[in-house]
Amino acid sequence: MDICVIGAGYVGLTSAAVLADLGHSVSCLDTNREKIKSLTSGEVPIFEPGLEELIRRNRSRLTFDVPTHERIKSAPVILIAVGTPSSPTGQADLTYVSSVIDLIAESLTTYKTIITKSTVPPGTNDWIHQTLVQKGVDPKLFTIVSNPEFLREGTAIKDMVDADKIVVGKQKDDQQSLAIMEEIYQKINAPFIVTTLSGAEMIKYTSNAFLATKISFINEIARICDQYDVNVEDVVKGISTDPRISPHFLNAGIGYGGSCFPKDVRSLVHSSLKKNVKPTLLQAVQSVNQTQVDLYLDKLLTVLPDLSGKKITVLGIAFKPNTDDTRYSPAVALIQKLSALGCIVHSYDPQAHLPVPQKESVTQDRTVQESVEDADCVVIATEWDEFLNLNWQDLKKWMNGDLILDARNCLDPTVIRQHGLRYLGVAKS
Ligand SMILES: NC(=O)c1ccc[n+]([C@@H]2O[C@H](COP(=O)([O-])OP(=O)(O)OC[C@H]3O[C@@H](n4cnc5c(N)ncnc54)[C@H](O)[C@@H]3O)[C@@H](O)[C@H]2O)c1
Ligand SMILES: O=c1ccn([C@@H]2O[C@H](COP(=O)(O)OP(=O)(O)O[C@H]3O[C@H](CO)[C@@H](O)[C@H](O)[C@H]3O)[C@@H](O)[C@H]2O)c(=O)[nH]1
Repeated sequence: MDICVIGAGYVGLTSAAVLADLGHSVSCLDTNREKIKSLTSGEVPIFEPGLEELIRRNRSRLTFDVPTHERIKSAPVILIAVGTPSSPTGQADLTYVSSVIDLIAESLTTYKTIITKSTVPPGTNDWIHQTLVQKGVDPKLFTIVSNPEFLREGTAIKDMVDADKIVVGKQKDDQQSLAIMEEIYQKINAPFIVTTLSGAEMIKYTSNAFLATKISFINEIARICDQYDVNVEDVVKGISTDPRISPHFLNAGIGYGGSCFPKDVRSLVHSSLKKNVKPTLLQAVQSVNQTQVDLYLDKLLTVLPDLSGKKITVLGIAFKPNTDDTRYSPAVALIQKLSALGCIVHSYDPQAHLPVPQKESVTQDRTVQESVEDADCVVIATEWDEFLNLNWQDLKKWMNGDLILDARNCLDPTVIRQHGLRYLGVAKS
């Protein structure tokens, strides 16, 4: 099948590569000319494990281009995967989706299945339908399908190929698109969850909101555990044998970040308020998460009360391991706060780059050794394997001080102490 994927970001590029690998002929379009240039020359502009190889392997079925009417016209299936960032009010900014719809409206001459993979608020796909009709497009020429994506950065390909479900939201009178969706995903062994357009939109937001709730829940429990000298990991171990709870997404730490949870919870809160439903729980989830970085800073201040002039090394810049994405990264927020407190901040990440303008007090180094040299404290802000497997003996030698702040609850305090270092964590000692 010929598929046109619009947007070559984490989702668009992964979708394009996976769909090509499933045997489809895919053109992947992006307005970012630099991105298209590097993709055309064989380079992958983001770090996502396995993606470069998957694209290389399927190069004969993949083309990259800027959006054009011709490209849209030539594919019977259009898959929208552009960004839907947060606007200042928390509402999802649909500017990019809107400009794609404008382009599609100008290019619709033969029947198209228009699939929205971008995460959009409830009602958006109905709005897309109405917009196309208002722009004079014959409703017989297209069908809108909502097909939200559930991949995680760092494991994007596996998540898409081994999906636990394929959510398909369709219009009531739509008799055609389910068969098309089944053909697209024929080789993926996952159950189809078929619902309405808004039903699919809500499934996506509910999934992210629930996972974010689990994280804020355990982070709040960790705050209580910390006061009673209880190890939160023991608590998680104790509750997670119950299959109703499960052990997943209960890692306490510096909080959730990334391009999805913060913006999608905000957007759901906005959608809720718009309909006069008070999102009490979702607001609490946000409130816990927004104060996690300060919680760890306060913890640090209990041991180093005067941070001014201290060299603090933050290991990890990305919002989680195995990605170069720094959007809403708690590590970046921590770096900014430490810098504002007058610390000399050094940081290192195996893939990510500091998005903040390099101030004199913030340096990104090229190796762990360079970064921790003479540090008074080392903070683990992203649990990359490289940091879990550090040689603590060497680290102790390189540092000036002896303090390790485990902001991801990912280290073994006994091992840290065995090497003559001090371990600091929340609900872990
Ligand atoms: N990143 C994830 O893990 C993830 C997972 C599931 C769903 N989502 C959702 O998928 C969508 C895309 O997310 P992402 O992380 O891939 O975003 P991204 O920012 O990495 O990529 C978006 C791409 O769209 C391009 N673009 C913008 N306007 C365009 C236009 N008019 N025509 C063509 N290209 C255009 C941008 O240049 C950019 O390359 C969002 O709605 C997001 O919420 C993301
Ligand atoms: O127990 C946990 C699990 C995660 N996190 C943090 O939560 C954030 C998000 O992590 P993760 O969900 O692994 O990454 P994403 O790539 O943002 O994926 C989420 O967001 C995507 C975009 O919508 C969805 O498709 C995925 O299903 C959903 O997991 C990161 O900062 C993690 O460090 C924790 O603090 N504790």
